[in-house]
Amino acid sequence: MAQLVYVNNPANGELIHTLQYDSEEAIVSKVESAAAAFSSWKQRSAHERAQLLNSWAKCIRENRQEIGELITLENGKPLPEALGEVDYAVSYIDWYAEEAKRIYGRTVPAHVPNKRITVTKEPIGLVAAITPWNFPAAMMTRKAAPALAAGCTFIVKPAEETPLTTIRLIELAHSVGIPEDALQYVLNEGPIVGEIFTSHKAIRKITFTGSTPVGKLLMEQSAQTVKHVTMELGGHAPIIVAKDADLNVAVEQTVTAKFRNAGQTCVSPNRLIVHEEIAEEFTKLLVDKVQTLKVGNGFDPDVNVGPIINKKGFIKIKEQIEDAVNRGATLACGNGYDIDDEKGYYFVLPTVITDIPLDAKIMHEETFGPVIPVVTFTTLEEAVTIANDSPYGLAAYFFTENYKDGLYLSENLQYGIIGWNDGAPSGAHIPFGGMKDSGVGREGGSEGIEPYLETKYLSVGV
Ligand SMILES: NC(=O)c1ccc[n+]([C@@H]2O[C@H](COP(=O)([O-])OP(=O)(O)OC[C@H]3O[C@@H](n4cnc5c(N)ncnc54)[C@H](O)[C@@H]3O)[C@@H](O)[C@H]2O)c1
Ligand SMILES: O=C[C@H](O)CS(=O)(=O)O
Repeated sequence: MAQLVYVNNPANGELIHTLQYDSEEAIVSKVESAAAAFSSWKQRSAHERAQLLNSWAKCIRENRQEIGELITLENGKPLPEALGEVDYAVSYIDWYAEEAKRIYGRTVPAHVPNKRITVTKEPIGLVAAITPWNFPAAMMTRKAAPALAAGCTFIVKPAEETPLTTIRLIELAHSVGIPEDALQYVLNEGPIVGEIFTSHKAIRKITFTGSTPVGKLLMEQSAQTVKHVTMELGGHAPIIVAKDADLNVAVEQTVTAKFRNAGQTCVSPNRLIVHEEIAEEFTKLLVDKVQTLKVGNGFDPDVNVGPIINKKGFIKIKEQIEDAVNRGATLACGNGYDIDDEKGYYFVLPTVITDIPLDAKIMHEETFGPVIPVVTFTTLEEAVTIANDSPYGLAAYFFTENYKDGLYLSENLQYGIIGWNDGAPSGAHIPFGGMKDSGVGREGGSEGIEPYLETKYLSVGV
């Protein structure tokens, strides 16, 4: 009897839907049908693939409200954010529908007169993806769109917490003519699917978005069949607020970046590093703004911050707060929970922590919640040292009006994404990704289709 997966609403613990896991045999069968579909899908012209992607984007837009509500139901984020995620997810399809038509080769001047050399780009083959729950739409299309645009076929395992959005998006893709075998999903637990995906020879690439420990495991497992990998992993973003920063902009952008998705984003600020001379003024402005945020069910139009996805995530946040307090930190605001273990929902009040030592857990472990610690600095060099003291290198932010200081910071922060007076730097047209333990590869931008292509050259003797 196949195992059932229960999809619950994280805002109240209520059962939304019951799905049946695929058996391991069924997963292998789906992998093999997706591999078999590769030869016909790659034969489609780039313009036909682009047209199908544009039809998919149009269809998603026509169903924007339904998909947004599905995201809020299974992820918990406020509906306006969920609708924004639908728009963000579609923007990747829009972008790669165009990039499909710009996969260029080139000729290379021969080193001897009797040769002609051309370089071409070919689709890599069947791509297998594993995605997280925090952006169930965008993290899937950010992979499926470039893969299909390049001529690859694609199979994805969504997170157990949020399968419904991915299923619905793929149903819409099939409804506009993207072949069912070319774009598929499988349902089962991560370790089971990961083992099959990383070991099956028909899969040429693994693309993963999720935690760093799982990413490292998938990289190890993929080595046995020499698969290409793209890894979009954990983060621990610092925000540096310089002495000359526009404090209103800094507070506004910090709140935007920090409390989006209840802080459950990979680019969410995890540390505020503020110049000592403006720290008191900045922190007061920040606390005043944070205390206006309303926590609750994402369908409530007044709610700004939804629930934590599950008990595991809640416990990690609570432990980080308790560790900070045990080390003498001050809770400037927040530090409240609304939980019901029996029903299965977990809310954390937006929390600002001050007087915190640099070796506190929250200063080094990804929080993935609506909590932020504030530490101070004297010189920019000290701020950069604190900011770079992390195994992660995904996103970093800073606020200064000084051109030279901004250049210094942008050139010395070891992060793949830098926001300068900008708390929302992401976009489909920009290469998103990190350094160090934050992963390998980029998604979005012109760079984002390269991981789905093999480079080949032809040398002709004439
Ligand atoms: N860099 C990015 O773009 C990005 C985006 C979103 C989330 N994330 C990161 O993801 C993490 C939060 O998401 P999460 O808690 O769902 O991460 P997670 O790693 O626990 O799960 C992500 C996906 O991996 C699957 N999985 C879990 N264990 C697995 C295994 N052993 N083998 C194969 N698959 C497995 C899960 O089922 C899920 O589908 C955070 O660290 C966050 O920073 C990164
Ligand atoms: O959490 C991960 C997302 O990639 C963040 S963003 O919406 O792309 O900025």
